[in-house]
Amino acid sequence: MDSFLIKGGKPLHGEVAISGAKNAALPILCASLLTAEPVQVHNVPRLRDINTCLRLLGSLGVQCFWHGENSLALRAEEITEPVASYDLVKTMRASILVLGPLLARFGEASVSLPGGCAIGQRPVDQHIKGLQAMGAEIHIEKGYIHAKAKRLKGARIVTDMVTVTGTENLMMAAALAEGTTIIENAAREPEVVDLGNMLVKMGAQIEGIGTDTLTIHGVKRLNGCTHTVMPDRIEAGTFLCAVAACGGDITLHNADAPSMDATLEKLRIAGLQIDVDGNSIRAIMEGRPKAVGARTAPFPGFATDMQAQLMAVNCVADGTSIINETIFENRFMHVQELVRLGANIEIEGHTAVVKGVPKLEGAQVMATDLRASAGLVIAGLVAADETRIDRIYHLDRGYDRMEEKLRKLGADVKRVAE
Ligand SMILES: CC(=O)N[C@H]1[C@@H](OP(=O)(O)OP(=O)(O)OC[C@H]2O[C@@H](n3ccc(=O)[nH]c3=O)[C@H](O)[C@@H]2O)O[C@H](CO)[C@@H](O)[C@@H]1O
Ligand SMILES: C=C(OP(=O)(O)O)C(=O)O
Repeated sequence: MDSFLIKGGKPLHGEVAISGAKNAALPILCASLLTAEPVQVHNVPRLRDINTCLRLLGSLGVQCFWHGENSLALRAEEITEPVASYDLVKTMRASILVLGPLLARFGEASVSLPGGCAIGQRPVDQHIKGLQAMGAEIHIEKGYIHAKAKRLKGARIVTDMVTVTGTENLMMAAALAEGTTIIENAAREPEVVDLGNMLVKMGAQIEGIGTDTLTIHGVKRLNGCTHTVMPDRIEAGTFLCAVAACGGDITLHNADAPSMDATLEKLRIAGLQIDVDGNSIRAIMEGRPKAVGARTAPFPGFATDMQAQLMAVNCVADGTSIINETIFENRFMHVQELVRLGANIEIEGHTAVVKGVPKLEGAQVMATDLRASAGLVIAGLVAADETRIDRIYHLDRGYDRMEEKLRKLGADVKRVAE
């Protein structure tokens, strides 16, 4: 298991390129199961979850080849067995995204039930409810979801809450169903839009992409396509939080500012000067950030995946902020670790009250989940001396060579074996 050693206290200067979005790439790779024709995907980030997804697709019989650094050729001409095993699902919850496509194209699927994880219980009842409404017979046995349907049928589905992968699974299933499916209360996240756009290239008939009502007229078969994954708005937001906390002047290339409005607005309030020029974002920070509160919400609200990073900025801000986590019941695991670095944070239920302190001090801390790790990296970059972050494998799940990119910005970050 690797750790990061960070010698903090330095402003950040320089330029980095943002990678493709993990949370767009994962459903997009799973969508290759919907067609027997070749699918080309560009701007795929190199990270652990993508490798897990390729292992999963490979285990189903999908041919997957890298060509060049960030492009993948996929072909699901036939599959061996429509089973997503516990071993793969337990390391990546997004494995549930094969359920809809497998069922829609091959008429059956068995997917290990994703358990909870560090941030919450994360049930998948809405995925199941939607597929049942489309006529699937589903039973759960020995920890697996077993689903069968000769051909799924269009249905009207209203999800109980906004669910990102739930919407994606149902949208993919509905693309090959017989008749029209209406998904109400659909997620509007940019990654859902990216998947929707790819499905349309494959011949799917989808109306309302980017709204909370998706109308999908099912077709008999889908074709192959070429698609470029959108830039990662969470990775870009993480670098912006880092410069807001440490000070400096950085430029992000290949970024997608329109998908980042909520984050940009918060960071502007914190005092970050942000200039957007096409796909580039320049961010300049002078002096200490100002405290800025946030309440997480589905898109276009402030993303739960940015909460830990914004909290790290608030730890060293001038003033007190209130951060409210409304999406996941246990997404404050980073708080105890930030406190070890000298932060002043109190939690009451789903609310954290962060009293900014002028400086943090390096210490040994432990990463508990993906974005918690990113929050700790930001805190480590600000802290006066050395911070050691253990269990950095959480970070590797969703950040493409983060330490290399930070070093390009002048940070002193080393990866060491634990
Ligand atoms: C791979 C991927 O894209 N992951 C993202 C996705 O996760 P994911 O798709 O798993 O998150 P959801 O949007 O489904 O979860 C939202 C809320 O709904 C609940 N829920 C969801 C489905 C369900 O069937 N039943 C249920 O109760 C969840 O427990 C959670 O409280 O969206 C989250 C919320 O933006 C992000 O933090 C994750 O980074
Ligand atoms: C929580 C996240 O991912 P996942 O849904 O894959 O756990 C995330 O990307 O922050």
